Amino acid sequence: MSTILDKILATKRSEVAARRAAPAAPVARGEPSPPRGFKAALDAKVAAGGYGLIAEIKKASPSKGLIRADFDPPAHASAYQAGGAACLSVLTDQEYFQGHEAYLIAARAACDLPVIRKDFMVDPWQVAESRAIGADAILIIVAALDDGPMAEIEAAAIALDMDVLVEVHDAHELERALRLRSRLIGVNNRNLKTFEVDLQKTYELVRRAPKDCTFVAESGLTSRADLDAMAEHDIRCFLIGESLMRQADVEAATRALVG
Ligand SMILES: O=P(O)(O)OC[C@@H](O)[C@@H](O)c1c[nH]c2ccccc12
Repeated sequence: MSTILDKILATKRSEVAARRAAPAAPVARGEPSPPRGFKAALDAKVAAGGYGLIAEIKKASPSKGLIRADFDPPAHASAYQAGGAACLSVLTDQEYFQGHEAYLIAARAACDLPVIRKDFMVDPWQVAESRAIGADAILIIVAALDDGPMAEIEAAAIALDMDVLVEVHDAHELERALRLRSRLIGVNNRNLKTFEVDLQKTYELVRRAPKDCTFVAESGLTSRADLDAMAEHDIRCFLIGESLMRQADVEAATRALVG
């Protein structure tokens, strides 16, 4: 059975092939500003006794459809920063998430936070493109890649001084992730096959991760109580999109979570 992830990856491969063939793609060229430390920003919040929040700029998703009608990346970026987020995540996939590179460029210009490009990496070429639009970090989804290409994509990011968030769903993927160099690991509580969210997954996997890893719980988190429950298990970094994007006052909602 083909899953949503299989579908997204197939679309992404043909998209990348088309972009590579047409270097005049609508991507801002020129010198991007130097990378802002993404993992360092999370670690600094935690060292100061707080939570490291990666706040996501997300217009829509395959499971929820349109999430925010008055979508405004620069306004959301400055609200997230003012509310106490450590980092931003910006969806750039167009086909399934209604994202765009232009949203990342505009969001990053509107704040001082490090930004991860949230997209589906299938080719090291996309890493250079990500840096060219200003991204400070990329996402590697272990379920989407074999070990060889996964290591190549990571190496391309490290060569550009970018951080890599390595996303896993189970113990086997975590083992594969730990053979990479990055020590920034995310557990996606959302099953990409069924879209179901199970926060228990994070609790299970954090016990198997070495202590020197920065560990991020991703998806389905909605309240301060969710974060405090995770903190009992020593998890202090979070990636949150939908529940923040649905609030009228994004800054106040961010502050209520991590302020
Ligand atoms: O909107 P939520 O439930 O707070 O989840 C955010 C983030 O974890 C989710 O958008 C995400 C995690 N990994 C991904 C990979 C691709 C696309 C999206 C994602």
